[in-house]
Amino acid sequence: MTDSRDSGTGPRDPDALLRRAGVRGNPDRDQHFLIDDRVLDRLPDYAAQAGFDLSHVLEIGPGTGALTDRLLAVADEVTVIERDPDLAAFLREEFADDIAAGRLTVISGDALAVDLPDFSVSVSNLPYGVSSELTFRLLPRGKPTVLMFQKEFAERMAADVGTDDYGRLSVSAQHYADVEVVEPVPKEAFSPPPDVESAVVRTTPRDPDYEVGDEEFFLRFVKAVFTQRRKTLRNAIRNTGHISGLDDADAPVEAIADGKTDLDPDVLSKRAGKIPPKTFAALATVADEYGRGGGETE
Ligand SMILES: C[S@@+](CC[C@H](N)C(=O)[O-])C[C@H]1O[C@@H](n2cnc3c(N)ncnc32)[C@H](O)[C@@H]1O
Repeated sequence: MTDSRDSGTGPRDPDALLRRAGVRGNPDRDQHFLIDDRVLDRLPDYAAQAGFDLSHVLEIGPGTGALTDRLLAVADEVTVIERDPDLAAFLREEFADDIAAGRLTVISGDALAVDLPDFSVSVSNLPYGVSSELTFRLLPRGKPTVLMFQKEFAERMAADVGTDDYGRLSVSAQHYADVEVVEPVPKEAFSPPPDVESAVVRTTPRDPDYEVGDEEFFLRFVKAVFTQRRKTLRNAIRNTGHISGLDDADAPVEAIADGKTDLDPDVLSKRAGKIPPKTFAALATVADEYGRGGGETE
């Protein structure tokens, strides 16, 4: 096995890992490797500082293992999922001791397709091309995460109601967790540098302060209404029944307008960007009740 530590102590040098792996990073494969030691060192810290359970860390897209190395220093156990078979083979060689000790498992495959282990926290520098799909594979598990995203995506995830960035992504992510942008990361921190700026997001799972009967419908309803974010809710709900899955998209609007629900009829003249998640939940409940499959329409 290759000398595990480049200077005898301390974490592996990310540039040396790249050299040993003999890779450059292929942007077409979502490969932008972190080479800034300070950012690499801080990623596990964001999990530790929040008191997250580090017994089993899941890392998606480990690349050449610079972050994996730092995670092994703080976690009892680490599982990584890497799609590139050459990188997975490199990791198996580079981290043979940790694998032999039962502390590291390398899964070779697509993180969107393979079974996820029973992890306690995920700390990952995600492949940006599938970051949304991966996030919504992780968040419903109810475990905390520290994840690197495109900055714009990170800001939309964490956005508060009424701000320009607030949208479907904010409501959907914040349905599962408190979301905070903890650090902007410049392009130069990566090799090769991506076209966009990045940011680290920490999510802390919690139950929402509202009830939704049918979570899948709620998320679909939010998605549908935000496709028409410049329209009033009255029109947005009516126009997007085919996306949200309403049989009768007029019925819930009429029920609200006629004061048959607990919602203030004024809500219909607002735009989606001004509607807090709790009100979305109430709207989805009414839409479900009046607009789907033989509800209480008159
Ligand atoms: C942004 S790089 C991060 C590499 C490493 N964690 C680092 O920080 O240097 C993303 C990694 O995810 C891998 N990858 C891309 N798509 C993937 C997928 N669907 N499932 C698992 N890994 C994937 C790429 O091969 C690459 O190694």
